[in-house]
Amino acid sequence: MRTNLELEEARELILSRVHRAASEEVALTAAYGRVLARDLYSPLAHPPFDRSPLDGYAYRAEALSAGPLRLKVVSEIPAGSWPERTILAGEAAKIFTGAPLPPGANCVVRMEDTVSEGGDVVVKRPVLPGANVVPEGDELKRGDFLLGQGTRLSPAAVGLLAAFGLDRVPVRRKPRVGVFSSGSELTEAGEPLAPGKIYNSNSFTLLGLLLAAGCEVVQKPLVPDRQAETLQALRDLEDVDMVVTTGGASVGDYDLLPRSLEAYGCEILFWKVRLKPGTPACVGEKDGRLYFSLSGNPAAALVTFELLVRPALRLCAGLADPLGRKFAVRMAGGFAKGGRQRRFLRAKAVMRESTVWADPEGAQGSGILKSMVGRQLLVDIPGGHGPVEEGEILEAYWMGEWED
Ligand SMILES: Nc1nc2c(c(=O)[nH]1)N[C@H]1C(S)=C(S)[C@@H](COP(=O)(O)OP(=O)(O)OC[C@H]3O[C@@H](n4cnc5c(N)ncnc54)[C@H](O)[C@@H]3O)O[C@H]1N2
Ligand code: MOO
Repeated sequence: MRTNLELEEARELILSRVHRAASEEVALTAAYGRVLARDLYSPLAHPPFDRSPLDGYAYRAEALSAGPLRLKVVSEIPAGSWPERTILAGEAAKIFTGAPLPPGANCVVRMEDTVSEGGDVVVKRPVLPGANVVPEGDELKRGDFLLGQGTRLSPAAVGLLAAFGLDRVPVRRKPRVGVFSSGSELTEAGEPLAPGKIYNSNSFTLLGLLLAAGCEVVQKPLVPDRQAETLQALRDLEDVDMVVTTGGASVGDYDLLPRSLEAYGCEILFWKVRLKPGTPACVGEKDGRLYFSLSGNPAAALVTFELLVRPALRLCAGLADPLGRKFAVRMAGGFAKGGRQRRFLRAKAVMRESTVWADPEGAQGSGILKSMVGRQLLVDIPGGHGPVEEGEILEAYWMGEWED
């Protein structure tokens, strides 16, 4: 079994085994946050006709006229109507924002620069030919590239698809992820706490992370530290793309996940990664499904979710770019315990002096969840780095989903 991998090696192995979710068609209203499954091209020109961006008068300008112009108003064109009447020299159409330009007209003067006099309009400040006309296809011509596969559909992207008349969209199926927490010490919130027990938090953290990442989650009840129940929980999760568990990942007699995954028939891709917190993470594969056994320590589970599980989810979801964004940060505080092991410090992103500062305030123990709350960064401290000084520049990952 491969063990003690570098994070980058571990990720490469994981990503080489991920299957992209199949595609399906959904209605636009169900498309928010979903990932496009294929490239889309514009089925029409937008706008579909030359239109006025102003309320005013459309007329035919030959060249810029020096003084005021008197024109005869021969028609009125509200938005949504279709003008048939050609505008000849010396004529104008009263036109409204969003309305099609009438044939013959080549410019629009805004209402404020005109005076209406009986059936005429006096244009106080004449405009050049072409002024205030949004040409047909100004945004996109028919057949132009609209959006690429792998795009997460933001509200603006869904609006764009609607603007092109697309009412159904090809998207990837949401990754379906099975989750359970393992540990005989665990009790669910709301139940009385017996001696030696603690409340389960990991299932809730994971559920939130997975939902926010656009997954469908199949949550199983707590599993005690017994192999029979662990195997049963794995068998109950065969209709998913991936399984994420926490607890029982380490070397103790009651740490049953790696050996249960093996007994279940998984190929173990690796066990243990050279990072802290979350060293004992184990990843297996069976029948195209990936199994992530993460440490039970709440902060360790969250950190390894970000570093190992999220890239796999992103690839499965069909996103163009699975790996996290790493960038330079300046440390707003020090960290005394720089050790032999590579470590990820959770830190708060603070914008100061046009720079992202990373504030690692709060205890960094792998069992401490409080210092993950309101934190956006995982600062990468290389193995053997020694104590981190305030003001030092290091690299960090942004936690959570990101879109370019
Ligand atoms: N002899 C060694 N002991 C340990 C090693 C080692 O290398 N040699 N590694 C340590 C490291 S590092 C970690 S991390 C932990 C990971 O252990 P497990 O993945 O087996 O996790 P558990 O022992 O099940 O739990 C650890 C800790 O977290 C609490 N926990 C578990 N599940 C939950 C949950 N769902 N919600 C809240 N808290 C949870 C659990 O009660 C433990 O306190 O192993 C070290 N040991
Ligand atoms: O790898 Mo563990 O999460 O540090 O204690």
